[in-house]
Amino acid sequence: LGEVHTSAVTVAQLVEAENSVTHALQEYVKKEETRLGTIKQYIRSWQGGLVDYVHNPINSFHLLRRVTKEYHAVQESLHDTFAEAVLANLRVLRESVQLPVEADLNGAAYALVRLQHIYNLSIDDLIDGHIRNKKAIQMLSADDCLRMAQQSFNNLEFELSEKWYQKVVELLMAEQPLTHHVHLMIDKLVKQKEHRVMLRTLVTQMAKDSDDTVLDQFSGLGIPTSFQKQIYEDHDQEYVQLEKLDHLYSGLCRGDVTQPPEAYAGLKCGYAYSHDYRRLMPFKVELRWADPIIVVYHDVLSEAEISTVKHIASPRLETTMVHSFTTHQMQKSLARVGKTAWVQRGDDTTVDRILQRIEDMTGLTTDTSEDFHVLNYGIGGHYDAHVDFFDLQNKSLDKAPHLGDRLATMLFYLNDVEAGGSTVFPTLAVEVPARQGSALFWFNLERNGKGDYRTMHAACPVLLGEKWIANLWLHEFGQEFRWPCTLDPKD
Ligand SMILES: O=C(O)CCC(=O)C(=O)O
Ligand SMILES: [Fe+2]
Repeated sequence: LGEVHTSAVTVAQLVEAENSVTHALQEYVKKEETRLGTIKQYIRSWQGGLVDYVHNPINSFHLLRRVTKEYHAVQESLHDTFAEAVLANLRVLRESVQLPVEADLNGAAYALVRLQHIYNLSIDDLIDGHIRNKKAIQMLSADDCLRMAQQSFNNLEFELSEKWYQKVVELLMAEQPLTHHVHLMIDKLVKQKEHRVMLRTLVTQMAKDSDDTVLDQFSGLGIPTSFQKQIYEDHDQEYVQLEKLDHLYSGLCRGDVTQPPEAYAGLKCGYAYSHDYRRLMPFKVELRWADPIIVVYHDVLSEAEISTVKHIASPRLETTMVHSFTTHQMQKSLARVGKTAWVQRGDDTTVDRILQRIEDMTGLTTDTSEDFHVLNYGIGGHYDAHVDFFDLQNKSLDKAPHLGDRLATMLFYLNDVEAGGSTVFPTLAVEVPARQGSALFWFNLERNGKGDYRTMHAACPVLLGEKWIANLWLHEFGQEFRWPCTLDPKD
């Protein structure tokens, strides 16, 4: 898995480095042009047999000057290429940033395919470089499309992959002139289709035959729903469930699925006064769901606070890992594409102030919470549907999370996302747009401490722009009097 394409911060650093690289090359070209100018001038000024160099003393003088002094300059310029120095310079410039590798290019290609899928983008628009009202600097070539096709195939997105292969063939056929080489390529791609179909059948069958522990892993690894649906096609219940989830997730991300108006009945916006001084400056709260409680606080972080948090987090950003329930290890995953950093109490007074604010907002203690988990999502950055709790009552973890399960999540949005990037709760059909300074809060556990699977949520892929969030997971311990539990299994 590449580590550059996943985060807007790393890509921005790459842009800066590439600016310097291009500038250095420009300087190099200027020097080379001067150098070649000397040689060209030497060639141009030679008139050979047309001139009497032998009997005319001035011409004779010119000749001697030419073969001594001027030739010397040419010789110098043949020796003195600047390429070595430039190369060394470029190496330094490029080493100053984290360089993308092939895997990043593939990751970026797959991100495009995912965006195409979730946001219903047409292949032709993508090839032309159109996303919403934005135009890319270049169209996609047949070669680029081939990468999309191969990447989607590798990522088990078989149907989309075939569409891209089809496009590659179309683009190649339209090439003028249609060379022998291109003909061969088209033939090869068409013949390969059979193999692809075979491979696809084989892989699907293998997955169908594997046991549950393997299949369980799928949820955390970003295996596309289309593939999961194929595996479960004989299991009505799972199939319908997946189909529904997929439909709701992408529908909510696109804004095609919204809550029916009656779902809003009884939900309201208002001002919350938890502390006396908050009467002067109450929190703007919007209740988005009543059971389980999901609320959005508007304008709870200032621009200065946000910039401090980003400033602390930026140098600490690392490729996101997810916890695998099967191997109990942290692993890279296509299910969550972004970079994360931890920011803790004491890093800055701003952090402490925000923690205090969370206590004022929720009435819960942050003494037992985890550190702030800051996430920066880049191209296609997203997080597949998941729950935040560990479900301690049902799953035994080798290392039980300290201080109980994750009772509640407070998610701050640190910037506006140009397009995409909402947080969605598919089973409740709740979609919360990323708005700078607002915070999304919900309880992950039922009152009796059981994990509430209705809180399953996902981060829609970022379509345009980037996305920054800071999460705080509040744990059960310490909340006994603030959020008392019940022993009623139904509660
Ligand atoms: O980015 C989002 O909107 C959701 C992130 C999330 O669910 C998480 O980090 O657990
Ligand atoms: Fe989450």
